[in-house]
Amino acid sequence: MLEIRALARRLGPNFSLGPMDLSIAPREIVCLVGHSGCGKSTLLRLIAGIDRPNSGTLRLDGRVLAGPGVFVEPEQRNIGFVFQDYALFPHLTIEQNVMFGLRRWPRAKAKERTEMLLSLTALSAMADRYPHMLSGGEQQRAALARALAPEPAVLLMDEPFSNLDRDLRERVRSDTLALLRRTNTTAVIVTHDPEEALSTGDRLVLMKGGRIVQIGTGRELYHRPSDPYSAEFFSTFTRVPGVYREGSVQTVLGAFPCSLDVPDGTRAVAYIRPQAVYPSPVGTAMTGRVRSRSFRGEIEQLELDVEGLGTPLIMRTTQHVDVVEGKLRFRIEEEAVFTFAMPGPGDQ
Ligand SMILES: Nc1ncnc2c1ncn2[C@@H]1O[C@H](COP(=O)(O)OP(=O)(O)OP(=O)(O)O)[C@@H](O)[C@H]1O
Repeated sequence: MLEIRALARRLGPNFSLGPMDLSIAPREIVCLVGHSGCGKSTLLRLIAGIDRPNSGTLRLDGRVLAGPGVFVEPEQRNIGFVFQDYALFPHLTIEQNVMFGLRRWPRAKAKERTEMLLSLTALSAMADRYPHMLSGGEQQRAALARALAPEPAVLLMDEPFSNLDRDLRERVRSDTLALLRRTNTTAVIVTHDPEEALSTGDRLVLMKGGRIVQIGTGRELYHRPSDPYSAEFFSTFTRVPGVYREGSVQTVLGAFPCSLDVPDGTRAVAYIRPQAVYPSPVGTAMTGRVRSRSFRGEIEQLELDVEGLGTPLIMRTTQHVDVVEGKLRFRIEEEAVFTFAMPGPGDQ
């Protein structure tokens, strides 16, 4: 329904977005995620029509919104926008804010829709208040109600939860998602928070330097990262250098079976998630010297010095940890280790 084809935008001498392709299906909630400056807001602005692409095409339900010789103004796009700071009109009441986008609707219908949205966002009792008389969470809901009022085909949200306290954020997020589902809204939500992205969208679009690195569900990106950047964006890892040979990456912590599309002898790295390291007091386990240990309630994190490994191996476990004379025996769950080739100039 929302189709982005070879869309590109240059901004100054140091940044360019795309060219990129992305399709968003009706009722889908997509999360754009990436570190600050990767181009998330730029992409959102191009979709909204606040900015113009240098090339490429943007279509909504088959209609070209931006493309060679075509540019549809933002107010003609039927696309809603929730800004990071909510941008509510300070001199209008909450009800007037929500009704603002319905100026051309018949009055009775506009009033009915406003009441419905105020009720859905639990703001009916605050309809006559002004924005400054609302808490941050209430203002966020008012901004959401205002953006949804004109029945946009797509709703864009730029860091919509980042101004909220940590405790409140989770609740507002799940309420927002429930409302988007209930109103069958197609939404594109920007965040720089990995955990928020994993728990928010049907699909995530991970961006870096104006490009898309990987698209997939939260589980796909977390469990099958396509490259080191994807892996490290969502998780902590210990990086263990090695060499790819005979179908495995061979390291000081053992050989991790994999199939990399590089010749034998190529340098590679095994990414070991802390949860993949677990205590194993018996058998042929490896031994590490405990460098630090911190109990965090549900889990305990340890850093282990292992002979031949330049960096400490991080372990997170829910199990009882038996440290004997400063040493711990451990194993690594092979399936939870990711391997990537790191070809350098000296490799064949
Ligand atoms: N008008 C402009 N002129 C020149 N460069 C710009 C302009 N607007 C943005 N940029 C640059 O484009 C890059 C992408 O900016 P953008 O705001 O899209 O990133 P972002 O991923 O949304 O970051 P954040 O999470 O910090 O909001 C940044 O390097 C920024 O400095």
